[in-house]
Amino acid sequence: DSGADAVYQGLGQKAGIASFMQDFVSIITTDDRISAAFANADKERLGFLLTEQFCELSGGPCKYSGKDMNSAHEGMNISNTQFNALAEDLQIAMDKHDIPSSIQNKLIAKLAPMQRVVVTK
Ligand code: HEM
Repeated sequence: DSGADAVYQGLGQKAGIASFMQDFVSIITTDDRISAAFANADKERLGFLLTEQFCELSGGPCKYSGKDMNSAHEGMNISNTQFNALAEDLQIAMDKHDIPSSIQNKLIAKLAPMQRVVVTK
């Protein structure tokens, strides 16, 4: 499938995304490299918003309702090292859900432009 929603389909549609996001949120909130940033985070809300965001980003029929990436992360002083740790955790969560690497790579490529917005340190 090379349609506009190929990545969305490869991620298992909204239910598949919601499922690996649950693991992703558990992983990032317990990863010593970045967990401190999430000490006061509302994990349920974060998982909900990430699901919407990734559904839309992957070509699915969703509309992200959260803050833009600049407002969501301003003042957090996020480094490239932290960004890369989070991206690695995302891959761990997707591996756990048997998402094919070709799909994972396409998703990661869609996130790449966010690095210069999220990283402010
Ligand atoms: C591609 C990379 C990233 C994406 C797509 C992303 C996405 C998001 C989204 C959708 C939200 C919710 C925004 C809202 O509240 O309306 C959020 C919040 C947040 N993000 Fe990120 N983020 C990324 C990188 C990072 C990194 C590297 C860190 C720190 C290590 C981080 C820390 C946080 C924190 C602490 C919150 C607030 C959570 C809360 O207060 O409940 N993010 N992010």
